[in-house]
Amino acid sequence: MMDATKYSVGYYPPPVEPGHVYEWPQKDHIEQAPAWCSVDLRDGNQSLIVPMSLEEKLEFYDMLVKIGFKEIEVGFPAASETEYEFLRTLIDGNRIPQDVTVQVLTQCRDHIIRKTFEAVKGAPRAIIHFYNSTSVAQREQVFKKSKEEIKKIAVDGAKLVKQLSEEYEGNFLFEYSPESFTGTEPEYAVEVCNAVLDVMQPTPDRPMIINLPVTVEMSMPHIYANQIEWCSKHLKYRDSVILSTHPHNDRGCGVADAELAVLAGAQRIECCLFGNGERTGNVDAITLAMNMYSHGVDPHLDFSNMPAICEVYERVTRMHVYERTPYAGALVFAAFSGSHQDAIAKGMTWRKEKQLHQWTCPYIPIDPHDIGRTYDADVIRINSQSGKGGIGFLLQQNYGYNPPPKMREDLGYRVKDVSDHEHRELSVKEVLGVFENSYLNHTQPLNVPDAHFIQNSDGSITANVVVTGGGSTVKCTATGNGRLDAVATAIEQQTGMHFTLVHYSEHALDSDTNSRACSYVGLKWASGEETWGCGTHTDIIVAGIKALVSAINNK
Ligand SMILES: CC(=O)SCCNC(=O)CCNC(=O)[C@H](O)C(C)(C)COP(=O)(O)OP(=O)(O)OC[C@H]1O[C@@H](n2cnc3c(N)ncnc32)[C@H](O)[C@@H]1OP(=O)(O)O
Ligand SMILES: CC(C)C(=O)C(=O)O
Ligand SMILES: [Mg+2]
Repeated sequence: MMDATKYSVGYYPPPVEPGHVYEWPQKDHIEQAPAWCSVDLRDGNQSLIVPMSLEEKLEFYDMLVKIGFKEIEVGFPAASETEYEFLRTLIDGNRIPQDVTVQVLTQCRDHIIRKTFEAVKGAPRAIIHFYNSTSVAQREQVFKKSKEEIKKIAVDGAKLVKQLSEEYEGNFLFEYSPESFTGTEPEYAVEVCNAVLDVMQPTPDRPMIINLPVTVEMSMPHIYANQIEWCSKHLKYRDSVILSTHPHNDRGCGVADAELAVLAGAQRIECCLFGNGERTGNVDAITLAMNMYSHGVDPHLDFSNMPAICEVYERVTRMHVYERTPYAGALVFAAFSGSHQDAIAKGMTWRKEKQLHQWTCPYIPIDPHDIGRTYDADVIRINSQSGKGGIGFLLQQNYGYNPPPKMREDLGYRVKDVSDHEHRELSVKEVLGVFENSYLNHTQPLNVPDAHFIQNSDGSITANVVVTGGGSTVKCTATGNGRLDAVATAIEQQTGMHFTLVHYSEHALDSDTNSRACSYVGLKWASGEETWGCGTHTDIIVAGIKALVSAINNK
């Protein structure tokens, strides 16, 4: 049974005077990319049902380097043999590029710190990331220690890290996290961080990272932003501190936490691809980077081949990229619904006609091509919710057919009908099939296999046509004010049918010199019914006759 009285707001707002005005809400967007640190191989890995093998971690690592991460937390070397070996493979195998710094995580415990230095020795550059929990809950329930005693864990850890960094060979940088920061009083978190900073003595040339993690998301994002701004202003050595954020996603606001934290002074984000990570995950690197990108800010991370990134991620982590994951999910650019498809199709056409550089297409926040997705497979998808706009767009984009609006409507209903009855999505090829079966070059039951024309002195045209149907072939003649009109009249006279030609249009179908003409004919019958036909042929007159015959055969 749910019982809300079990819960209360469990976060700690900064100790500000009543009426205090925070600065970050004045900013409305992120102006430049932060420093990114991938924690996929550590936080992401520690949360998997089966952690990655050494080979899988190597493949993932190579992908992170390719994407452009310059800082990568590669593991918790004291955790397991695989973690340790992975780090040694990177270092001994010279797999750390010049511009990439690997990061390792350790608790503030003597033997774990020592094991970490063993694992990382000889690294061209490595960030030693040490942490201990500072939250009220952990102080009381896990460590059963006072504030002073908890601070001492951090300070002792910092002293050992500093000492070993001088003893071991390697180029070491440092990061400290007051873990469970969001459950910690901000003034106490700052007190502990400042005590660590006093030990590490960072300088502007050799700054230290202070990471204020959303270990568990406990508040709305603006509260976290307030905490970040307040801490940023109260940390010592501020010009020698890189302020980092590490949001988890318990309340589903990890992205908002990170974005608002950057507005509030965070300079670095620890994140995972596809929001993998402990429990509901770490903040999603892809959403953050692509959100900036969609505002015109270069994130300095390259997601131009998203399908390949999804493939590697799913294979090595055994996780699944949810279809609605922002930017990366299989369905995030898909429009099934008619009015969306119509607007997208019109937006695409607008963009093409006006040769726009700026992306303004309705419903689609970024150009899918930018991240390796295609319009055909990813954007307009056909089912029973679709409409003429999208269906017509697909037909035109893929096969060059540009039927008139009323014929598109007719086609739209035919396509929806198939999808509705079969309860499934239709492929573009199947849409073409419906179009062809419905309208194209129908020669049954009636056909006009031959036609010759004479231009009369009054401008009218006389057609001598051969009409087949019902097992007979007859020759007949009629005059009209154009070729098609003359053929239509001949057919009417021969068959006794009565219709009015309400639409005729044509366009070239192929772009080469052997281009075929494509004609569309709409007929209105005495009953009020309208039928449509399409004809294609290298001869435009023949194409028109085929369209007319098809429209008649559709009665
Ligand atoms: C929020 C985060 O993601 S933090 C990162 C968490 N990641 C991981 O834990 C993955 C890797 N961890 C491991 O493989 C193991 O936990 C190890 C190897 C680090 C440690 O293993 P063990 O010592 O066998 O067990 P365990 O983790 O349960 O140790 C708990 C002890 O560490 C203490 N401890 C936990 N974190 C810290 C810390 N940051 N600093 C100091 N002590 C700590 C606990 O208070 C507890 O102390 P106790 O033995 O006096 O009760
Ligand atoms: C180790 C720390 C930074 C962590 O993963 C967290 O607090 O979530
Ligand atoms: Mg974490």
